[in-house]
Amino acid sequence: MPDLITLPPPPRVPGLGQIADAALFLDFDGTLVEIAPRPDAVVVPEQLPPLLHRLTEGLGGALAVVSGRALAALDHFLPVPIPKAGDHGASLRPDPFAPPLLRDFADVPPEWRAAADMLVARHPGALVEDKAHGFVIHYRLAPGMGEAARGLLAGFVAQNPQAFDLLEARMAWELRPRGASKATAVHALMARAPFTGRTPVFIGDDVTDEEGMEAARSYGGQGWRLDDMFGTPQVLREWLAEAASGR
Ligand SMILES: O=P(O)(O)OC[C@H]1O[C@H](O[C@H]2O[C@H](CO)[C@@H](O)[C@H](O)[C@H]2O)[C@H](O)[C@@H](O)[C@@H]1O
Repeated sequence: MPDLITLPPPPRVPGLGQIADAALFLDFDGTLVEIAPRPDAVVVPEQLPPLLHRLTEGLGGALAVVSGRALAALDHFLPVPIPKAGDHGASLRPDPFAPPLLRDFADVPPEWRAAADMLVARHPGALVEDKAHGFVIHYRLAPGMGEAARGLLAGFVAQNPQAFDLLEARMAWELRPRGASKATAVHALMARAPFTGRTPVFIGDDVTDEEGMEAARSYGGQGWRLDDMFGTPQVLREWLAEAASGR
C-alpha cells in the first residue's frame, strides 16, 4: 500500500518540493520540544504524541525519534509505540513492541559518577542526568560551573579514551560511550524494514544531530537544521501536523 503521507517542503525553503517514500528521523530536545531550564521540565504539547503516532502509521512505520535522552525518558515524554533511538544511538528500539537492542558498551566506573555528584553538590542548580552507558552534567542553572564540569569529564575520558568521548551539549557536558552516535542509529534503522530503500530526512537542532544528518545524506536523503528550515519547534510541529493531514 502506498504511503498516506508525502512530506511537504519545509516552510523556509519551499523550493525543496515534496518528498515521497520518506523515512523521518526526529531529534527531541530543541527540535520537537522547546528547550527548558531542566531536563525534567520540558513541556510536551498534548497533541504531539498522537501526532507522531499518526505520522508513523502514515509513513508505513518509517519514523523514529533519535535522541540523546535515555529510552525511558523518551517513553515518559512520548508514550506512543513508535521506533526510538536513545542515548545518542547507544540504545535502539526499532520495534516498539520488542525489547531494545543494546550494544556492548563499557559501564561508567562508579567512582566517576560519585565524583560528578560531589561536584554538582558544590554548585546549586547543577545536576547529573544518567544514561545507559554515560552521564551528563547540566549547568544551565549554574552557568559558572561549566568549565569545572568539562574539566572533570575530560579527565575521565583521558583515563579511558577507547571507551568514552567527551560531548559538548547545550549548557551541559556529557560522557558518551565511544562508537555511539546519531549516525549509528540512522544506519542501523536504514538497514531494517520499513526504513530500507526510503529517502531519509533527519531534522535536528544541535551539533550531535549533524552526525545523523550526514548519515541521512549518505542515502541520498536530507539533513535539515531546525533553524534553517523551520525556525522553531512550534513551526516544525505545525509542519508535522500538515504532513499528517495529507494536505
Ligand atoms: O538529542 P536530543 O533529543 O536533542 O537531546 C539532547 C540532550 O537534551 C537534553 O538536554 C538539553 O535539553 C534540556 C531540556 O530542554 C536542557 O535543560 C539542557 O540544558 C539541554 O542540554 C537532555 O537532558 C540530554 O540528556 C540530551 O542528551
